[in-house]
Amino acid sequence: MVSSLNVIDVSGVTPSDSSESLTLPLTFFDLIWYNLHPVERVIFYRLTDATRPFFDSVIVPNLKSSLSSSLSHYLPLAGKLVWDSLDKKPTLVYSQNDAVSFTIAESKAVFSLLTGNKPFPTTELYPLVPELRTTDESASAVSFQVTLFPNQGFCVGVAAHHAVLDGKTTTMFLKSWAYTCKLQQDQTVNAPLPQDLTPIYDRTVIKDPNDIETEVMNHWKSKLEIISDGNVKSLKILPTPEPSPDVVRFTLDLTREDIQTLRERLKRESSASSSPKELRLSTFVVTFSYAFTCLVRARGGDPKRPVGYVFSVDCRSLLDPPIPSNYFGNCLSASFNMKLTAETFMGEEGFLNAARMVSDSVEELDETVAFNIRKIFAAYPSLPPGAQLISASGSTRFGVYGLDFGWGKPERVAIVSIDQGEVISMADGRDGIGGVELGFSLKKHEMDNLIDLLPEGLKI
Ligand SMILES: CC(C)(COP(=O)(O)OP(=O)(O)OC[C@H]1O[C@@H](n2cnc3c(N)ncnc32)[C@H](O)[C@@H]1OP(=O)(O)O)[C@@H](O)C(=O)NCCC(=O)NCCSC(=O)CC(=O)O
Repeated sequence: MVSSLNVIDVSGVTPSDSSESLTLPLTFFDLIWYNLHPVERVIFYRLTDATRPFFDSVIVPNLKSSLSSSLSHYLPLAGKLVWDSLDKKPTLVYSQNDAVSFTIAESKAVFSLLTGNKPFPTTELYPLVPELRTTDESASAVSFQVTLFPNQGFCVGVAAHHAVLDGKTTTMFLKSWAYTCKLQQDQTVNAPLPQDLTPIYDRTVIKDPNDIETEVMNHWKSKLEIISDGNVKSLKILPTPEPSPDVVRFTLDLTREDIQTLRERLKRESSASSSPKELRLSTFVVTFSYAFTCLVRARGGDPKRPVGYVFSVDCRSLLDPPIPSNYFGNCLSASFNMKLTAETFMGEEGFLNAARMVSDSVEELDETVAFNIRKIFAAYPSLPPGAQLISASGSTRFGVYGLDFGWGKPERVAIVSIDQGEVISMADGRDGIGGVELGFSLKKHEMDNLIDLLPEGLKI
């Protein structure tokens, strides 16, 4: 049974300075996502002082007023996606008085269970995530929920429309909100927002000489003609299967030393193999390859069964000319390898095989990365039934544990939406010194297998 939640209030937060309206076109990078499930995060803060009176009189008012100030720099987040009947594609529009949905709640769940390293039912996280309003006609950009766990802490739940912002922009906004909230508590007023947290809205930096946009729109049109009763201009999120009730979540905290152990092992095995080759053993390559290998093994089954991987690539620094890192929106492509077989990763050399492939996938990335979108659209429909396609959400580059609203760094940051497929959530570790956090969401029996397997490779 899911722990009960008491919703205290649902209101709208408007930008504190909102004299203008704003229209932002979507680029092909945004349009890839316009009917897909939002990205949902819950950021937990341990605070034993968090009584209901303190929550009502200090935490909530501070979070609300700083959200309002931050939205003034991020007006499109208070707006919504709309699709004018004369337009070829949806647009992001902010009009005066538009507001972000802000829910306040109190939970009876056990904080330490949700933030610890033991598996727990995934459904426990759902009440902490706000709903993102989407209809045929419009879709909110973001929504927030703040939930109190009396005398244990509180959490900030975020639902973000992926056609509006990618992980880089989402974390940039959250950092600017946290920065403003902390300043307010320190009573430092009128400090300007640092440049790296100030969004750039210039859409002309995204070039599309090969008209990927038309291909993306045609892809969605053909899908929606079948799914959406022919309403190809619907902005409703496509339904996703309900995760089965026996799905549990588990977080693995890898220290910098753990990652070094895995790296050394790969170096040793690679140089002793028949085809020694220098690998790109970045933190991402090492940890994603390890998680991928363990997930394939945890599933077991027919060694000949099809498996594959796909991971997002932030194109900002790869494109020529590069896109500013504070560009607001999406600038993601993906790298993938979908025609693999489980047995490649089940044996002694499984981890090395995975690392070789992921290393090659990263090494070959260059300014043509945006064209991968085309290849991805072509590859998905050809996936054989029952294929285990493993992907990554989040990134080890986002610094989510730096999100200090004035009550210290998060105890845990969970990406709830990894339930929408076989997704590994990735974040840089809470320690801030090179660790990595991997989040998994699997059926209980498979998670039991995974939890047995994960520590094996970490032994020296
Ligand atoms: C393609 C990649 C995954 C490949 O990673 P690499 O193997 O090259 O590793 P990397 O580029 O992260 O880092 C390589 C080395 O460069 C340094 N380095 C470079 N840029 C850095 C940065 N911004 N922050 C921290 N370190 C950085 C590090 O020291 C690292 O060393 P060392 O490795 O030794 O530490 C990555 O480049 C990338 O694009 N990551 C971002 C993906 C992303 O945006 N995902 C979110 C999708 S949106 C989503 O999922 C939803 C959401 O999150 O809301």
